[in-house]
Amino acid sequence: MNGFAEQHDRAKEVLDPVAYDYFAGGAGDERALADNENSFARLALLPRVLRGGANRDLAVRLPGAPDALPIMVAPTAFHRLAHPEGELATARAAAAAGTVLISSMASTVAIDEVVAAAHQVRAEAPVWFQLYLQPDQQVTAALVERAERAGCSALVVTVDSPVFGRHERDRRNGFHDLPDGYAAENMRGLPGGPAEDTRDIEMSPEISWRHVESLRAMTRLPVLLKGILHPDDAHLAVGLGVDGIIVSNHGGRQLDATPAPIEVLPHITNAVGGAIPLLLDGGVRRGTDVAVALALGATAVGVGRPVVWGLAADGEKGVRDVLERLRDEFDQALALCGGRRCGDLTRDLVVRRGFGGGW
Ligand SMILES: Cc1cc2nc3c(=O)[nH]c(=O)nc-3n(C[C@H](O)[C@H](O)[C@H](O)COP(=O)(O)O)c2cc1C
Ligand SMILES: O=C(O)C(=O)c1ccccc1
Repeated sequence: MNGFAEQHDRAKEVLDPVAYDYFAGGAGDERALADNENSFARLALLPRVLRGGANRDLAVRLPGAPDALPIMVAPTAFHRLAHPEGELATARAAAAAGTVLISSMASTVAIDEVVAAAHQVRAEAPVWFQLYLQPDQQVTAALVERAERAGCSALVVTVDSPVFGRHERDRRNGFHDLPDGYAAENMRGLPGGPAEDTRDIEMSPEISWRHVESLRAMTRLPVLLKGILHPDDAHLAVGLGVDGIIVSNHGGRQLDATPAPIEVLPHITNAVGGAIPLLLDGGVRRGTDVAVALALGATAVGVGRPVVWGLAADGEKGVRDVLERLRDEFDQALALCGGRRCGDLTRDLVVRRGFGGGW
């Protein structure tokens, strides 16, 4: 375990073991999960010196977040299983730390309450809504409208889940759904759903690029696609006019045979050629990991499990501690690389560990 070991260990102590396994686990043999965390340790930074930059500025421009930190909260489900305040605590902490929150469609607090909690702390704090496109487009449209009305400033469509991943820990534990007393609150009152209860989130292999096109016609919000690993898909996404891509293997929870996102990022950067912002998540645990990702072409990174560990360990304060520590570490890493702005982190600063400058 890199970084945040203390939060992880505390979370493991306080969480119900079945909930802990849900948050911690990956698919199959958890190869992708392990590789995500190890991947950054295989890379190293070649710092530049004496560049004379004071007054660092960490801001980056993102769709629906014109003045953001390059560190964001990746969408993770079921926060009330980690802490009684659930996503309300996460939203307040993200707003306080100045990071964009990507709120999961499978949140245990409704999106309008999540956004309201963030905006109570900071009126302009950006919240993006993560969406699984539903086979019934009327359901998708209703979810989009809910996110718009709540005040979300972008949509993140997760495209790596035509079927649900094979979470072996959950199978062993018999964890297949939220326990009694918890619900996926965004799924209430949707077309064709039960009157008093929530509709199930459907993951469907019939979802295609056509559904993404229809989504574009449903909303004026920026649309980002999350879970792209193949450069040809990145190319298709640009052609369709999406506003950003999140390079991700879903924290190793979907296809276990995937490489670590940081390994494929340079290929995606080449394919996209700066046309749209690239984001990355998976295994980011240190400010230096953020610096490596930015140097290889990302505009920002998402953080998944460490946020959940902070939430379980100490609620809103725990999440804020995690995000602020990453921000401070990144600021320091930028300075140590001789950078003043995120754009100063360029590809020539990254080498493979044990391989020097590639001579
Ligand atoms: C417990 C858990 C729940 C998740 N739920 C969602 C989700 O609802 N929607 C989604 O797009 N990604 C989901 N993800 C994936 C994350 O957004 C992200 O891709 C991943 O966690 C990043 O890796 P990291 O945990 O190593 O930082 C989930 C991840 C975890 C660990
Ligand atoms: O657990 C997950 O990774 C995830 O993406 C998800 C999706 C739908 C419902 C709950 C979790």
